[in-house]
Amino acid sequence: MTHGKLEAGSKLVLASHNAGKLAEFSTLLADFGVTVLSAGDLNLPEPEETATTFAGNAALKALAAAKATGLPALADDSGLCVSALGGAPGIYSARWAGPNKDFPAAMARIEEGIGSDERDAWFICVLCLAWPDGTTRSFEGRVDGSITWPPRGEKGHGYDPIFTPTGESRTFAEMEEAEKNAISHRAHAFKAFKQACLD
Ligand SMILES: O=c1nc[nH]c2c1ncn2[C@H]1C[C@H](O)[C@@H](COP(=O)(O)OP(=O)(O)OP(=O)(O)O)O1
Ligand SMILES: [Mg+2]
Repeated sequence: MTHGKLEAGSKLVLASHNAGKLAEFSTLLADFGVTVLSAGDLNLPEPEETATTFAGNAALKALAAAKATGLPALADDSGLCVSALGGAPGIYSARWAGPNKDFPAAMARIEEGIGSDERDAWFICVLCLAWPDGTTRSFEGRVDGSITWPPRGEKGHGYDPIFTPTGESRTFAEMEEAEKNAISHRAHAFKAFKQACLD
């Protein structure tokens, strides 16, 4: 196992418990010969996200999974940043939805907080690949857009029904997964990860 590059046939742990992310990951990784195992399949615990940055939380999740399994692990820490809210919910995007993952309530909290014409927002994704020896590499992706109200669309996950990317009239939740995967924050981070880490 060389460090930095994943060879065809090698195993990769996806250190996420979010079904929506895992679906996007498997599509984004489909054309590469890695064998993917998810944190849920392996019964890995969900580490507490105690860092103060996306990069810090991505590294913490990837390292926990790599050390627990002895395999390279890829984590994603992501979130929605709203300009009128000073960048919130940001790294707290999952926590705003609470333990029951109540995204309708979290989306309403965003809309109530905006209270102006300033509707700019962006999604950030930091991917971290960690190796069992503690080596890490991180890649960031971003997509700019605006907050749409009321929410629209049934596809996607999380905050997708209120996010319309710049230059589009549809929200992420109104797009096919392949369309979102061509332009999303996760897609941009994946492109950099693939170039650096996949043979
Ligand atoms: O493409 C996206 N479309 C909609 N919403 C999104 C997206 N990407 C991140 N988000 C929001 C929802 C998610 O709950 C939070 C990430 O929080 P984050 O801690 O990274 O993920 P998580 O707790 O859901 O799963 P895990 O930590 O096991 O990977 O930001
Ligand atoms: Mg999380």
